[in-house]
Parts: sequence; C-alpha cells; structure tokens
Amino acid sequence: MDESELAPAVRSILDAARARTHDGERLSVEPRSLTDAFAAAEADGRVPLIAEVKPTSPTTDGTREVDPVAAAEAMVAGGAAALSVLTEPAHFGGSTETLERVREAVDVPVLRKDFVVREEQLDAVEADVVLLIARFVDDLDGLLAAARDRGFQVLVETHTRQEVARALAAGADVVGVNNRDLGKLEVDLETFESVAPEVPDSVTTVAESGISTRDDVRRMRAAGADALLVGSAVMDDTPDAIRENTRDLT
Ligand SMILES: O=C(O)c1ccccc1NCC(=O)[C@H](O)[C@H](O)COP(=O)(O)O
Repeated sequence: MDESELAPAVRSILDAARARTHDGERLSVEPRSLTDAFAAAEADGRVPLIAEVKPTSPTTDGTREVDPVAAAEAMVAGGAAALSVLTEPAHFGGSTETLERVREAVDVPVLRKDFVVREEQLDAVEADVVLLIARFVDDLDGLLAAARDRGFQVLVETHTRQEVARALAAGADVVGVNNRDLGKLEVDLETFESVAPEVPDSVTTVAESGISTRDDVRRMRAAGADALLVGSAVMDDTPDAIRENTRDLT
C-alpha cells in the first residue's frame, strides 16, 4: 500500500490502529448468523441493512450525543437486519464497551467496525462479525483465518477490483465494496456499480458508504448489493428520528 496516497485523517487512523495493543485472552465467539439475518429481512420484505452506530467521523460535523444503545434499539425497531458499531475511539467516538452494551441489548448480528491490523486486536471484544479492510491488512489470508478460528464471521472491505480479487483469493464469503475512497475520502456510488460485478453470486456483497436516499438504496440493489451498510443517513439526534430514518431505507 502506498501510504502517501492516504488522506491525512486516514493516515492518522491507521497510525493509531497500529499502535493499539491488546494483551487479553484469545476469544471464542458464538456468532449470530449475518446471512440468516439478511435472509430473514428479505423474507419479510425489508431491504437487508446494516445500520451503523456512528457517533462521529473525520467527515462528520460534530458528534451525535444520542445514547448508542438507544440508537441501536431504534435501528432494529426501524427494520435493520444487523448493526455496525464503531469501536475506534480516537476518530469515530467508538469504544469496545459500547459494542458490548449494544450486543447485549439487541438480538441481531453486530459488526465490529474498526481498523484491525494484527491478530491480537481481534481479542479486544466479542462481536458477531469483524471488518477487515483489504487495503490495510498485509496478510489478509492469515488474519481472515485467525478471525474465523475465533468464531467471527468476516466482512472483507474492498474499494477496487484488485482488492476484490485479493479478498476472494483469501477465501472471503462476505465482501463489502466501500464507495468511500479512503485515499481522498470522496464518496461515489459508481464505485460499487463498477466493482461489484467482480464478486461472484455465491459471495454475499455489501454496498458501503454514501447511501442516503431510497433512490440510492434502489441503485445499489440494482447493481447487485445483497445488503447495504449505512451510517450517516440513519444517525440522528433522537431515537425516534433514527428509527424513522432506518425505516425509510429498509
Ligand atoms: O466516515 C468517514 O468519515 C470515514 C473516514 C475515514 C475512514 C473511514 C470512514 N468511514 C468508515 C465507513 O466505512 C463508514 O462509516 C460506513 O461505511 C458508513 O458510511 P456512511 O453511510 O457514508 O456514513
């Protein structure tokens, strides 16, 4: 990876991720099935949506002060099939404690959204799914296997056709295509449209970032998205607003 191409905020996120250590015990998790949750949503007419508890981010103005557990419960009430919870503390206002509280409060699968770059970081907190970002993980095969050995399902995030090829070669069965270019932090829904055809039908495909309207949802579904990952467009200042934002997109 050529790190000189990364936006300064992303380089800072990556430096912080590399510096984070964890010396707890090796985890063994019993995950709630992500694909079953997507199938259940489809079966009752909801768009399979992973709604993200996202207090802030480098591209967000200010911080949402809403309680993360109340936000998570509102997302589920609005029809979210699964949740994503940021655990990155320095740039996204997340924490492992928040993920634990959310997972305790809901019964849908919960994705740990962080910048995991080394095996021991997998043991920081239990979750049903972990995110591995192809661009930031050198040994994708090794980290994917290490995550699965612990029981985690793995969402491998990509942004280019080459990264999809790497993800598939590593054995990924859930592949995300991020519409946000982590080099420039620009969002373009055409990314999913041009990259997703590289993902075979047997692999679950998730469209990530920049999805904010029902037209965007239709567009990503028409381009082959089995599920969508949405943060900013569902987050709001009150649980009621979050529930309605989520309902609108599902
Ligand atoms: O969201 C950011 O500002 C951001 C900046 C730098 C690296 C990653 C970032 N976001 C991570 C994500 O993947 C999104 O939180 C997620 O896909 C939801 O995106 P959105 O619906 O556009 O909030």
